[in-house]
Amino acid sequence: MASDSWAQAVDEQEAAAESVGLDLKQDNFRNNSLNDKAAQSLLNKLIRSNLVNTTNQVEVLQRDPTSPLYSVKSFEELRLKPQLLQGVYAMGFNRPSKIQETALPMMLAEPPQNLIAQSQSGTGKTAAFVLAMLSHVDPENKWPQCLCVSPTYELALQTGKVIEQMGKFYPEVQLVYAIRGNKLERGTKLQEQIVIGTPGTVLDWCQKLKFIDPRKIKVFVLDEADVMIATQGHQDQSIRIQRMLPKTCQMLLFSATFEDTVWNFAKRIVPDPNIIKLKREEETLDTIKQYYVICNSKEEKFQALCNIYGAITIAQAMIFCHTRKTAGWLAGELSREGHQVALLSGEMQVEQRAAVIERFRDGKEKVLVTTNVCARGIDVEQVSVVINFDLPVDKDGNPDNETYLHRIGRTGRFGKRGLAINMVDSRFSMNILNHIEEHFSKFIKIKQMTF
Ligand SMILES: Nc1ncnc2c1ncn2[C@@H]1O[C@H](COP(=O)(O)OP(=O)(O)OP(=O)(O)O)[C@@H](O)[C@H]1O
Repeated sequence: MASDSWAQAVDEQEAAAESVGLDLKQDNFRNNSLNDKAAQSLLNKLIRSNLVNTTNQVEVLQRDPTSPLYSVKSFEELRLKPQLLQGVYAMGFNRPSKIQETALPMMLAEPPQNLIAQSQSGTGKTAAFVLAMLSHVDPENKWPQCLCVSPTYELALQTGKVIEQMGKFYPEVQLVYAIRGNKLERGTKLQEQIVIGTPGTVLDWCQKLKFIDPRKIKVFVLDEADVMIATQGHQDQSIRIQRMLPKTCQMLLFSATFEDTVWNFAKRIVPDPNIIKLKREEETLDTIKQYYVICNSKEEKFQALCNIYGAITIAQAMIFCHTRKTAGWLAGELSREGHQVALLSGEMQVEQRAAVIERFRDGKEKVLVTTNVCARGIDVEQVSVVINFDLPVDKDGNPDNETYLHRIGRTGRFGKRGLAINMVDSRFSMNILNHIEEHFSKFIKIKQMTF
């Protein structure tokens, strides 16, 4: 793009932001409840503005040095195999993002180097480590060489799809899913070079069932690495897998968030790592606008949701609840009001969960009511609104800043604009919101309301 059209694109962008009227919007949210008509029309405008000028937005951000999508390099300069370059372009990627541009040379260096990398949600981490895995495979060798572990079934499936798409022009490289439900015959020796799965099944396949020879693994990826090492069960399994791998195996840890203690632990388990770390104030994306609304009860929150339902379904929305019970109740109530919503929570059968995500991805349902099971990694481009029906708290009731970031990161994918609405219904949730606000300092733009 010539520099004139550049400047024009920036201007257009600013004008679009202004036309949405952020200051005005904040006041509306502060002073009125969500059934206010002005708030609703504002929401409409914001959501519509999400859906236009996306290409411009990405191009602009990819040339702004302060943006996580910024890059000076092209994919050609990243020394990718021609088949992979073809795959990348077929997916419509024009330029790498900052994390892709920075991490790929480290991941592709010889001898292999370990990496712990943090980059904001939706900035292309998955594509980065998928390209690294595909690049390292020796297609002549018909055994697993790369192991990628994800915290949930849905995420493993989604990452697998990215591997399939990127490797479309590299058919010699095959992939297998180590997930619940994929039952292989005893004695199977896998021929696929890449294994993607959840930690329990991957561990079984390496240890008990011996479908994989872990000593032949060259690349080990932990996606959503912080949750993989912070959650007790996942941590045990991941570490047991890691112990079976050869010392020379490259370890790649990726996430949008790394709490300090987790970061220190990661550095202890990964020998001599390269590190890409964000400053706290860089963790949130400015493209996601965040608000809160005050309601007095669960029922009022529900009413508020009904009031904005028309607006949020212009594109797609994800609504997060703290428990499966609330998610079930909310989905039921919304359906009773005649709204078509999807429900996904942890107790559902994995196949059923996969089908729900698939329908949502295809736009068959516009609203997904869910729990933290969907907070991380799920990539549905059209999600322009995230609603925290309940604010995220950990098992002790403390603010869960990391989950907050992952939840709101389901919108604003790769340069798109997004909207996050937090529902506050008590002093307790107001406190949680304030803590989250403090934790990320400047990023939540609303002021505390008198309660
Ligand atoms: N270089 C690129 N150009 C254009 N689109 C891209 C590029 N890289 C990734 N994308 C797209 O951006 C979206 C987000 O990418 P991805 O899922 O890899 O992000 P992520 O950083 O792994 O997110 P999360 O933190 O939520 O796991 C995807 O739809 C992906 O196809």
